[in-house]
Amino acid sequence: MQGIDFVKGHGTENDFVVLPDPDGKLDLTPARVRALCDRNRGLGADGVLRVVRAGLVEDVPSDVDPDGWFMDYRNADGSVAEMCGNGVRVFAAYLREAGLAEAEFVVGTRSGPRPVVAHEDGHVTVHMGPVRIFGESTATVGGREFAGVAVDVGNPHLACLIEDDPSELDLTALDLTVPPGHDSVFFPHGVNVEFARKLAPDAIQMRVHERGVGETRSCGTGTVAAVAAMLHLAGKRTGESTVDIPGGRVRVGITEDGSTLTGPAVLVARGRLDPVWWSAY
Ligand SMILES: N[C@@H](CCC[C@H](N)C(=O)O)C(=O)O
Repeated sequence: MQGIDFVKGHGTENDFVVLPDPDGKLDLTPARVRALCDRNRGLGADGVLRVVRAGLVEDVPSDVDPDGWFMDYRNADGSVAEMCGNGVRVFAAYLREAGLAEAEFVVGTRSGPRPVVAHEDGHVTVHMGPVRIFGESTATVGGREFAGVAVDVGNPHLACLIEDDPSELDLTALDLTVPPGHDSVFFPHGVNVEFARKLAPDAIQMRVHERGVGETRSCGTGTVAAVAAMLHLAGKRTGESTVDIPGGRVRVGITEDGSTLTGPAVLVARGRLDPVWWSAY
């Protein structure tokens, strides 16, 4: 066995190991995902993006083209998630760089087809699909309860907006080294939790604790959820905002029937996994 090619990349410092697997031959077990993402015994990443033809994957939504590229996304803990906004941008950058896609194409995901536009400046716009507000709930951090809006961006989010109390404005003080408490009946499959505050009418700042990962430097679907929640609380259905996360800045647009996410996608390194290391997991 020759080893397995990989690419390492990030989108606003939400980092991924990209595994090209056009013929669907890789046996990507949860143990291998955990090892790859481990920052000591593996390459280190928030998640893995397997690049495979959609027709070779089970349980792909019926509206995804079987001949198109499919982003098989896994969280660092080995779990499967429906969608990853930063991941789609990195996935698109990989396909462009490999000469496998035009500047505009569609990425298949477990949440459905996601059209992308790769811009000359290295940014990528992803059409993130419809955003659905499905109620309100709370998150608990360090014994304090935060009200949040439940948002479905293909994956589940609880976006907590901290606006009114100046003593709560310091997002950096929140301890996200442990998962925020949440209502596991309301979110039976777990939840990504965002904490955001408004900087200006069209600018917010955000931190996130991701299901299956922990605190990350950015979460694309989370930024969309936070902007949708901010608009919802202001009684609006559409709008645009920048979102500053620890790893950089993205721009989010919410329309009547969809949403967009624009931000950078960076390919950092290419290499080959040692087959002995791979087979040990
Ligand atoms: N980082 C991602 C979201 C990845 C999936 C998430 N952790 C989940 O389990 O739903 C993004 O950029 O959207």
